[in-house]
Amino acid sequence: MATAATAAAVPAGGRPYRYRRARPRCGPPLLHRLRLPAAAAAASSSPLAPSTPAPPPEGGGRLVAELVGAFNELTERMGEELATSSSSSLLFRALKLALPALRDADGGRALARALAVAASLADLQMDAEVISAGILREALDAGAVSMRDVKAQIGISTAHLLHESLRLKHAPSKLDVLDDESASALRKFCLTYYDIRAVILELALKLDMMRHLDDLPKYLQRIKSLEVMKIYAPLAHAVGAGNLSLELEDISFRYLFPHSYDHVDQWLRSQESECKALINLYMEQLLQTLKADEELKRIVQDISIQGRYKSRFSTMKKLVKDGRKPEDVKDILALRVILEPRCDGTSSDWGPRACHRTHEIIQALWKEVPGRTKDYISRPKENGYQSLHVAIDVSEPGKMRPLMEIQIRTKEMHRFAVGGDASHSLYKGGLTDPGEAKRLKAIMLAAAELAALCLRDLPDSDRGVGNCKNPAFCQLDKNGDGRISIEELTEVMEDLGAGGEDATELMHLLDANSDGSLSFDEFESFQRQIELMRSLEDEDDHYRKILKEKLHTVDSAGLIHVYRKKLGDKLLVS
Ligand SMILES: Nc1nc2c(ncn2[C@@H]2O[C@H](COP(=O)(O)OP(=O)(O)OP(=O)(O)O)[C@@H](O)[C@H]2O)c(=O)[nH]1
Ligand SMILES: Nc1ncnc2c1ncn2[C@@H]1O[C@H](COP(=O)(O)OP(=O)(O)OP(=O)(O)O)[C@@H](O)[C@H]1O
Ligand SMILES: [Ca+2]
Ligand SMILES: [Ca+2]
Repeated sequence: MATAATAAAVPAGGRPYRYRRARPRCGPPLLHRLRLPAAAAAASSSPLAPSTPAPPPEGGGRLVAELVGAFNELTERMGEELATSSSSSLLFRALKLALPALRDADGGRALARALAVAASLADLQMDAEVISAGILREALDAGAVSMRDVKAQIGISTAHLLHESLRLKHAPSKLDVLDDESASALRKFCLTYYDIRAVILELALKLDMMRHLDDLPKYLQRIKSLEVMKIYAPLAHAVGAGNLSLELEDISFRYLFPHSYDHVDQWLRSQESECKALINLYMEQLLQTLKADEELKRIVQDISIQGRYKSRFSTMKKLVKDGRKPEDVKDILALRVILEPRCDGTSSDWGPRACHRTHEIIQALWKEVPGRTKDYISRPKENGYQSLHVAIDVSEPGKMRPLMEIQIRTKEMHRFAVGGDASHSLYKGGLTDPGEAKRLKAIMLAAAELAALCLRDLPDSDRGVGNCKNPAFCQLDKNGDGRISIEELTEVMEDLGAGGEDATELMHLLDANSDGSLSFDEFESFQRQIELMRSLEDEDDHYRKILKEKLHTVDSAGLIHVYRKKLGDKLLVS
């Protein structure tokens, strides 16, 4: 077998955006700060005892550090294919416009929100125009920039996307009652009359809003959750943004049905880390066993395995659908094997044969639950869906566990299950007409292709992405002479609303050989410093979450209550 793809990690959700709020513009002047040695980037291996780096630059320098940090993170998330130099330039301009406009809005939270939305969009592999619109929408909402600024400084097509997303924002107000029928009509309307990329932008904004719903009054929490459950989560399914739709559903489920949510959440949470670890383990074990099989080696050229732990809302739906018991839900843990048959054309049934051989290997490896197997390969569903489903009992003596579903299919069958007549958008997104799903897909592809065309690099451009080892450096080195001059640094500072003095200070701090400009290496050590700072902030966040959970456990274990009760008894007695 030539290749064997690696198994996807669990959970499948996106990385959290690691942007932190800017510090206030104060503190000692930049020149008085210590220079950070490049070696400090290789921080101490003990997370609680990091080496003591120099404090980050303040004022305009801090803004440049934030600009470069955010830019690097977003282009990294976008991946090489999307981060062309035209895309980089667009994103850099959007960040330059948004950063100073947003850093003081809503106590710095507006900027954090804008960057989190941009990160979700980059994870969804949206192009730079959509990501830039995501950053700027927050600035527009805050009144910190105008549509005219966007048109002039960023471009007409980003302005168009923003205009569409603002129209969409108000779409639910067209309905008097949010019943199933009108919600379905509105979803259809959104998909037919709005730019599909604006729909995705709106979905990312909704996800961010839902993640911060605690900040809103209770009645608004419910209204927003209902809108999301009825309109936006199915819309996300319909446009194929699977992870986004699952998170949207789970959060709205929590606010709409808090008691039911608690039950499901407690049950899933109590075994979540163990099950996720098992999923990862089984994925690896199965992949190795399949790769070692002689028959599969002969007929299959690639194998990949995906894994997932079921979401709260999807579990609840299964439980209430036909009153089944939790132990009868067969896909709490789930694997999906995707096989690519060799294409030397000798046999047309290598695909089905490979799936059935995989089934035999699984039967030898684990305990299949009798009577729960569905062979949609031998007998495809009416909509054409093909896949072989098995339920596996992963319990051990004295240790009951939920069932694990394994779906086995070829790459072609998978493509059909994701995008064809049996597509997930039909299966989950509430679209009932296969033609409609196809049209939607065509619109999405056309929009993406058009954007890709606009953002492509010109072939004669010597600053194309292939020639740019470091996109952030290339954005700052405007004349492309391989150095960032004081004029170039001043220009970006001025765009960010800081003065030339700050540029001189930053240059002094970073210009290690004092030749008055920043070389590639000098800039890279600045970037390492930024990375180090961001990773420390990440760790702080991580520890804060662990501590919050630990301290909460103490509370729910009753210690605090016992103490209070004792105190209460004492007070009663005295
Ligand atoms: N894309 C797509 N996926 C499907 C379709 N039908 C089934 N699936 C997938 O296969 C899984 C299991 O489907 P079945 O084996 O038919 O099971 P079921 O009858 O729905 O039974 P339960 O999962 O126990 O409710 C579903 O949860 C989906 O992940 C389809 O038409 N399209
Ligand atoms: N066996 C599986 N292995 C890996 N991923 C799966 C598996 N089954 C479903 N998924 C994926 O997990 C996500 C959510 O699945 P979920 O269980 O909520 O829905 P579903 O399986 O599509 O439908 P149903 O509600 O009928 O179970 C979807 O992206 C789906 O493609
Ligand atoms: Ca230069
Ligand atoms: Ca220098």
